Amino acid sequence: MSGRLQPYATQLADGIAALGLALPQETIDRLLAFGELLLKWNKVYNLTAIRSPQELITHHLLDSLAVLPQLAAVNRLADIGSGGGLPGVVLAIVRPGLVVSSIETVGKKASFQQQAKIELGLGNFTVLNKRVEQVLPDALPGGAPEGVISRAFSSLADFVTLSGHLVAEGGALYAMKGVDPVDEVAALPAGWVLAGTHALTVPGLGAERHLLVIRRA
Ligand SMILES: C[S@@+](CC[C@H](N)C(=O)[O-])C[C@H]1O[C@@H](n2cnc3c(N)ncnc32)[C@H](O)[C@@H]1O
Repeated sequence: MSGRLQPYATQLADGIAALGLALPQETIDRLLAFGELLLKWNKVYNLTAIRSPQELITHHLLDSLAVLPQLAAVNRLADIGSGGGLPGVVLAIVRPGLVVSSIETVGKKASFQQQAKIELGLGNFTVLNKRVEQVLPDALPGGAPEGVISRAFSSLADFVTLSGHLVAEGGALYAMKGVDPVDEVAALPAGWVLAGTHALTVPGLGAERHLLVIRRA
């Protein structure tokens, strides 16, 4: 494989090891291939503000991978407001048994994800070009997912209000956040409670990351 990310392949492999994950080389190569697609098509599809290959590894690939241990019990996952496919495409690459539905309202971003699905051969990944509030659980492969995740999508209250109807009974919403958003937790709508806050360390990122788990009360 060659490309702009290749000089940083070791950084990705080291970061994956630092996260405590053991991934086959073939999977790491597919992560790099997805990163190359993001870099290649960013200008056309306006996918991310990040343009440097090194930051793409830390802020997109490793940041998405850092939530993996918390999703161990999830078999079907929906990613809301997924933009260029983050974290959904990354999670679909590393867990081929995870059924991932990605919901993105902007057509060109959804088109990019569809192209990435084809180029990377992601049979477990489906993209829906829709607003999440207009998606019914039955429209997702396998029905209501046990996990509904988002990164940089909205406030916790809006995430729950717009996406809560998708979560299977007993399932949870997972919000990827920077600094622990205590004010947003206090503003959660009635009927939903914080089930846990996990501080995450993303190798090489140098900023706070938290994963908040929200369940029905
Ligand atoms: C700041 S971007 C984050 C993208 C990606 N999750 C990431 O972390 O790089 C938020 C995305 O949410 C999408 N979005 C906003 N409202 C939405 C809605 N109601 N339903 C689905 N997607 C929505 C936007 O089009 C945008 O791509």
